[in-house]
Amino acid sequence: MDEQQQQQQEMKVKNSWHRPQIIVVTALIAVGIIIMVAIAVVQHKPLNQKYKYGIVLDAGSSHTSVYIYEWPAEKENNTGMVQQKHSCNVKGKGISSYSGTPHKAGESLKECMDEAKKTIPKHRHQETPVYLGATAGMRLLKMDDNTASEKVLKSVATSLQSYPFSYEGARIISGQEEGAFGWITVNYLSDNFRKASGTVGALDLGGASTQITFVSRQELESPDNSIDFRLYGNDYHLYTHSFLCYGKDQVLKLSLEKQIEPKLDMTDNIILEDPCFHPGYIVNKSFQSVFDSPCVKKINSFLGQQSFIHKGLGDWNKCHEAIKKVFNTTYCRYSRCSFNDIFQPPVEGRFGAFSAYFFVMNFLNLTTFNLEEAKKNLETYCTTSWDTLKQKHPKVKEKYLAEYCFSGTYIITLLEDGYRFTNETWENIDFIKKIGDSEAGWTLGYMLNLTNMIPAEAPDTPLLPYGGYVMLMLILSLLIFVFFILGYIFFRRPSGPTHKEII
Ligand SMILES: O=P(O)(O)OP(=O)(O)OP(=O)(O)OC[C@H]1O[C@@H](n2cnc3c(O)ncnc32)[C@H](O)[C@@H]1O
Ligand SMILES: [Ca+2]
Repeated sequence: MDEQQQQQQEMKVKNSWHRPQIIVVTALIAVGIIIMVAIAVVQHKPLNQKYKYGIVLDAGSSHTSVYIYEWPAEKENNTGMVQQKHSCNVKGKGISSYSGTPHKAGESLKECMDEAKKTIPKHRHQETPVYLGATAGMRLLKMDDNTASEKVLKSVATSLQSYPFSYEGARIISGQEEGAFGWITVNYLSDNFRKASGTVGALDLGGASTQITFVSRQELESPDNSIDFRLYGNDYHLYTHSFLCYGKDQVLKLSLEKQIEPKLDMTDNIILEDPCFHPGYIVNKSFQSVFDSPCVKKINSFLGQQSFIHKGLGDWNKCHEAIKKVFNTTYCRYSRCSFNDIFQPPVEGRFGAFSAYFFVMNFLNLTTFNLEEAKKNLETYCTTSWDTLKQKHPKVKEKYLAEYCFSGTYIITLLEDGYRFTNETWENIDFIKKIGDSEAGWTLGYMLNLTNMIPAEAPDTPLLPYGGYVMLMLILSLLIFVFFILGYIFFRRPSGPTHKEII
């Protein structure tokens, strides 16, 4: 055998890879591994994202909003999954304003509910729950005229039942629920339940009531103000209170009443010089507009006159003093109170302040200032003449524009003299409208609770996220493959003729 032949023979021995059995076995193993990975991946792949929906109507004292929430169908119990998809403001005032014409309350919802029908995919309509919660405006109407409030609720219920969604009820929610669900909303949206990193308190200022809710380490002396939750495996001990009549519209009535009362025996036209309104503001207002609420005493002695002249003075300090008078701090049956004999432990931790807290402080550009600076800036703002303001803000609704000085002063007084925030704790307040795409308010918390979407115990989560799982499977399979090849190379028994045999 010549040298060339010998070399060829040796090459053949070394290239035993070329033997058909080995090629077939290797290919089979490779195909096996690929199939194994493919099956594992397909088996665990999330199905095409399918969404579920829920609708909540916030029937507030000043207006009604319709919120549509959406969440991935297979992740119902994962916190942070539900988001606001759409919102719609119902035209006109709140449903309690239809006490004289209840059928119009239901009709008023039509435009927004038609919008909901368009926003939610048709095949989901039937399973989409719709809830209506009415707040302080309806609580006041119920106090004033129970029959009228029932008629209004019936009217909105009938209207909602005419839609293809799953109607789950229309009711007046309690102040406690309003406070607690607002707290759940802001903490759910900030993912505080899963992180267990501490929670934020919730401050909600509406037109007719206001809520304060926070976790307190102190003993809560009144059971009415205490709520316990177990969420995602953690216990929360909440302080909450809702002050009916302390929303910003009702407090304005209270404050006007306090100023009108001493003038009632005057025979001349009553001119009310109001430090909370701007210099140059002068408007004729009916007594009816002030005294039409159960929050203010029914006074009949003004019957001789129908209206009074409301004249602005623009004096922040006097306005501050006048507003302080709506809080009764002379009596407290507990170790400490906010006002009106309501127990409140000292405020603790950070707070999210939303609805009118945000509308007003944002308009006044006061959201980033400390308490003293906020007071100074507001003082200057209140002295601005009404004409100047109207020229500066031609697009802002006149009713809002006229009231920002009053509302800002009320917010500062409520937080400082009511809830006892100090210069230091003021820094813990964040004025917020939305967290992500979702508005801060009680509606999301209400829906999460009614659909059992926040479990008491944390759900078991897979050890690895989906991406990590796929990567791990791939790497392990490749390793097996590589080890197999290496094993073969190192431990193979030469199968061709040996060197000796050839020689
Ligand atoms: O919670 P309740 O007391 O039932 O009332 P609501 O739900 O209707 O109250 P909102 O938070 O919607 O609004 C609070 C108040 O802020 C007013 N408001 C709304 N938008 C505003 C804006 O842009 N600027 C000033 N005020 C505004 C509104 O008229 C109310 O008096
Ligand atoms: Ca509200």
